[in-house]
Amino acid sequence: MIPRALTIAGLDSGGGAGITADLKTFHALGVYGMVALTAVTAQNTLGVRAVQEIDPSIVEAQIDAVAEDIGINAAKTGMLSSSQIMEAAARAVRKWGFPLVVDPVMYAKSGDPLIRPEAMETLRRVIIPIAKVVTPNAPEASHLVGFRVETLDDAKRAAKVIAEELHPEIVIVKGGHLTGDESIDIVYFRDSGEYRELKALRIDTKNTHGTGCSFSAAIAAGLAKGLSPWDAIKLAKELITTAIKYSLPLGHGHGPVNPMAWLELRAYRADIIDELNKALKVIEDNADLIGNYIPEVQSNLGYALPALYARNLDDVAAVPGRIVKYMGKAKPSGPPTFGVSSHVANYILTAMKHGPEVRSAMNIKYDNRVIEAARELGYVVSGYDRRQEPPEVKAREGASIPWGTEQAIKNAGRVPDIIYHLGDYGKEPQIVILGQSPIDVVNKLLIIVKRINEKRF
Ligand SMILES: Nc1ncnc2c1ncn2[C@@H]1O[C@H](COP(=O)(O)OP(=O)(O)OP(=O)(O)O)[C@@H](O)[C@H]1O
Ligand SMILES: Cc1ncc(CO)c(N)n1
Repeated sequence: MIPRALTIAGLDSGGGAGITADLKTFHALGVYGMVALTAVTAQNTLGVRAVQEIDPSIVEAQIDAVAEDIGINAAKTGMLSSSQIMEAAARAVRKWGFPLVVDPVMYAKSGDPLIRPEAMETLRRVIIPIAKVVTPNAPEASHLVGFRVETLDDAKRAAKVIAEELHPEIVIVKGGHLTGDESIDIVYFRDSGEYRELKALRIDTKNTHGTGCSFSAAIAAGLAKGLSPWDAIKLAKELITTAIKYSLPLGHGHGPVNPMAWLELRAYRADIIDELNKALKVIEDNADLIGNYIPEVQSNLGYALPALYARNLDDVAAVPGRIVKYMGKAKPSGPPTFGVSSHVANYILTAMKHGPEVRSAMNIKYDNRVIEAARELGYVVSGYDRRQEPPEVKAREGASIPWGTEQAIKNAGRVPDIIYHLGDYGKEPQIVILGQSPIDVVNKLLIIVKRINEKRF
């Protein structure tokens, strides 16, 4: 049976935090998500404009409805703005007995309050004591303990105070608001008195709207799946780090984190291997035709992750051992794999900076007939001259192809279908066919090759 998790939280109309972040996170981790809505906020990446609380009896009724029928393996709370909503949620949690992760939400990233001042005491007295895990950020921890939390030592002290005074099983004081090269969260286990740390490199971005929501939802998802609390917490740290790394530059303030990155990266990687395999099959079906166009350095066909995810050579798949010429025929020498080609990958990554949809490329032997036929067919063809490569570019390992690709794009005024260069001392001339997918690239190659062959007769 699919694990089921519930979020008891508010709606962020901007889609970055609150229940939308929670549902994305649950589903990214393979957990069925349910909602008990506590408030509607009119909110975007810049701030909160208006709040409408849900009647506390309706909050409780939502929890009862799903618990009775569907079943709840674990839950989290987010925005609980009033004492009455907190009391209602706590009643339902005690009634059904599921493990609870409490994100003690007080302010949005914009600084706008999401809790009534008079409810702060209820959060301490009623909600945090029923938590298995509570996840304050540094300012929230400061409010709970009454001293400033600005260093890791403060965070450690605060975690222990919260555990001992308010009695949740595990306290995580999050490090997103602290400084340093790493974002370090302090985890404190009340019963054993043990501290552990969660560390990740701090990512330089302002798009961190919804980090706390996704992090606590991921812990709840892990618990719903039956993981131990520590395994659920480690999984949540991995998910949130990925979600921040691939956060979305939307709106004019703090853009949303991207919990779907967890799923999308895996899905796109599998899809890219499938699409490359399909195109390699077409190459094998036309091995005779294409064999004539394999250069001395051999060919390769690469395909990159979508622009949001394509950061470096590891994000481009190609054929390990390249596409070789064997007995006159084109032959892929191994199954497509990520991170195995720097040559075509460099063409693709540079082209994507100017045309993000151009995610695939194949290099072939230089042949003037290819250039002519491509031009006749209406393809955009652009070249660069390797002899004009500045010495400082030549000196930098791996800089030649990006430089040449930039030149060719500048010369064409757009990302061309074909880029060529005529070589240099010790460098074979080369043609690179670019396209949106490997099939697109191989089709262009076949159309050109067939055109050349037709002209011979
Ligand atoms: N820039 C960053 N780079 C890496 N990790 C980060 C960064 N910012 C936050 N984190 C991590 O994200 C998680 C959430 O922490 P954070 O302190 O941002 O929560 P929050 O302030 O409650 O978020 P929000 O209020 O937006 O929901 C923690 O694991 C934290 O270490
Ligand atoms: C609805 C809602 N819940 C939580 C947060 C905390 O980020 C937010 N900004 N909005």
